[in-house]
Amino acid sequence: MVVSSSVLPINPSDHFQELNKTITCKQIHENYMDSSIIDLILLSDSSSTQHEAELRKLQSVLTSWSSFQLINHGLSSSLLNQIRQVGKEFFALPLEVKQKQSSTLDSYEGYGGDRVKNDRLRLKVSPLDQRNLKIWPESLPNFRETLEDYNTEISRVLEMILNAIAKSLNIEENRFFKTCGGEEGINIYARFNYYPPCSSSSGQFLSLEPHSDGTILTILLQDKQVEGLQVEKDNQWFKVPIVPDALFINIGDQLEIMSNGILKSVVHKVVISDKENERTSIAIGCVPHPDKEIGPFDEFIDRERPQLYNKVTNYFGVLFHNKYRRGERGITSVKLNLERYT
Ligand SMILES: O=C(O)CCC(=O)C(=O)O
Ligand SMILES: [Fe+2]
Repeated sequence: MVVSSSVLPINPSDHFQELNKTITCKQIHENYMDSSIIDLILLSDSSSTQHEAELRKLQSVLTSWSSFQLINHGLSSSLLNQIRQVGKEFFALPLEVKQKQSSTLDSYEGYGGDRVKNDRLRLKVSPLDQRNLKIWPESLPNFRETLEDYNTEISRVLEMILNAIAKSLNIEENRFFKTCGGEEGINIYARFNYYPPCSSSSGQFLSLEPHSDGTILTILLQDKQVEGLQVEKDNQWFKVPIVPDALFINIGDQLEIMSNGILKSVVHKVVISDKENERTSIAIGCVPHPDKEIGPFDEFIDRERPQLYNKVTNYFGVLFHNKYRRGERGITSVKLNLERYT
């Protein structure tokens, strides 16, 4: 079923017409990315004999792909199915009901779509007292409870992953988590995505333009059946396979900044070729508290590797979105001009 949608506050064709000025990828590559499966139990259990090896694997996968498939994360299949289900139920609502959740130009939250390419609903889920419950769909009985449960589980996973990444980079375990505001301070946004089946005669449709996320990292639950996500590596595109019940984790711009470029945010896009089935996904964007200053950690700066990024505050709310609206990458405005290192 194809769902009609509201008018996007920003014209999508303007939105991305300059995109290729900053995001270029020379070759279409139909290969899948390597199996980069990371096991959260092994990562977090330091008494396991495989713990060190899993940390090394994490480091290597992050260096090559800036993203990975997380298994053994502790979220039950039934919770994953429920969150997918409430997302699908939302997009199936009549347009005028969805529009009650409409996003406005001055707000990142709400419902928006561009009729042809994709629909999305963005909601701030954490901190709890900043939920804008007025725009949480109220006609769907399980929506709120399911998103709350999902958020609780995702927050747990977020802390564990950030700690494991810190450990894999040989810095204090809770360094990223604490710097970004910790449990009370880190902001969590849910973005429900809907992609209609491909109606293009070319057999493929670019449904979400290439971008990197302005987050620390993003935790994505892919559709169970319909693939479409692709990541860029070495100027080529690679398809992201569907790994049942895995969460796909990708590095966002703010981890690139904090790691002084040792980690890189990944450019990704969605290409739909399925002509019959819609695709949905749920992306959880994890963002530092807007008052926290984010900059390259001292641990990653030395004579060989000088500071490569400016310090920023509220990067997600201001710099990233100003650039994103114009189809450009926010990270370019934070990079210091030291070309040979970046
Ligand atoms: O739908 C997907 O697979 C990717 C979504 C995405 O990149 C995003 O919401 O930022
Ligand atoms: Fe994204």
